[in-house]
Amino acid sequence: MDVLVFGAGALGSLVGGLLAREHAVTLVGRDPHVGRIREDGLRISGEFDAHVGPEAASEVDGLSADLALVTVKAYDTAAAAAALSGEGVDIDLVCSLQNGLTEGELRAALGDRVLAGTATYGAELVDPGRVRCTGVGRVHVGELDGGESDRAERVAAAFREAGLDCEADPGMPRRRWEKLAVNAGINAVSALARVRNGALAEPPAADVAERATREAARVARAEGVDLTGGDARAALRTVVGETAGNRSSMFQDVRAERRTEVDAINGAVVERGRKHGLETPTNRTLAELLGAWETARGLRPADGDRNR
Ligand SMILES: NC(=O)C1=CN([C@@H]2O[C@H](COP(=O)(O)OP(=O)(O)OC[C@H]3O[C@@H](n4cnc5c(N)ncnc54)[C@H](OP(=O)(O)O)[C@@H]3O)[C@@H](O)[C@H]2O)C=CC1
Ligand SMILES: CC(C)(CO)C(=O)C(=O)O
Repeated sequence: MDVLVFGAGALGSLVGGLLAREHAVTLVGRDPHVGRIREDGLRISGEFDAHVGPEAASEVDGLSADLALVTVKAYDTAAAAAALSGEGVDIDLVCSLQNGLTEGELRAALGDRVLAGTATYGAELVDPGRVRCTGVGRVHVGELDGGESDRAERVAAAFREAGLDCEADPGMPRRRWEKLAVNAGINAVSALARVRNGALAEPPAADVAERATREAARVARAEGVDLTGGDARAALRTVVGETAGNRSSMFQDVRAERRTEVDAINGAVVERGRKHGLETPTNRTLAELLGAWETARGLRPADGDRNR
């Protein structure tokens, strides 16, 4: 399979690099990472030890692929959608592995070529040309609206050929919402309280996290997804326990003074809830507080547009 990875940062370089062991892969990212990969290949350390030689580029013009994986941060989704739907690029299928609800934006630009995806691998970019796998997880792919899918099965088989743990899932709407509900509970709370995930097992942080997760599950049900508040809270407790020693990605972003994905996680819960006439006060407060911090640090686009 010819695979293009749009957004060769931590996750994109890890997944793309592992896929390059078996498939023709082009990583689309930024210099100096892209330049180093061209000169010396990509080194993968941590849970894997590999040195691979994918193609690397800074632009998509002139590229074609059977599958494009979208691995930019959620706030860069509009740019990814615009690039991948441009005239100079020829892509059959697109699959996001991002956190947050981004597929709608991709589908608006790219139509029914878009599959939903989730990834629970852990990745860190350590240096240009070097990525570390900090946790072996699993990738799930499937149709945005759910259901059996030959094309998702083909993608999952291609991932497995390259040694990645990957399944096609006919229940992606529920899987996406459960992941969103867990991220809505953990990420912003841990970032604002400056605590590792394990601290969310105890009150009062656990209560705030559970309220955010329960609100997300209520919105999911309004969207027609079969996710009970009890199931979502059980998933939250499981992930808090399994990742107790982790700093969530949002806590890491705040520590590094980087923009966060709060709009695509807690903000998305608020926006979708509003469409159904549902109040989501905990998610709204979390999104507003992190938004205020991002604004004060000059991390948001000046015009206030959520997508830069
Ligand atoms: N890292 C992880 O372990 C996991 C991450 N995820 C999700 O995956 C997504 C990506 O996360 P992560 O890999 O950590 O993020 P990174 O910031 O490391 O990677 C994104 C990369 O895309 C680049 N990029 C953005 N826009 C463009 C563009 N127009 N052209 C070329 N390159 C571009 C960024 O460059 P620049 O920074 O210069 O803009 C950056 O290098 C997020 O949604 C995250 O939540 C999910 C599971 C695990
Ligand atoms: C599962 C969890 C909360 C692990 O830290 C995560 O996805 C993140 O940090 O973004």
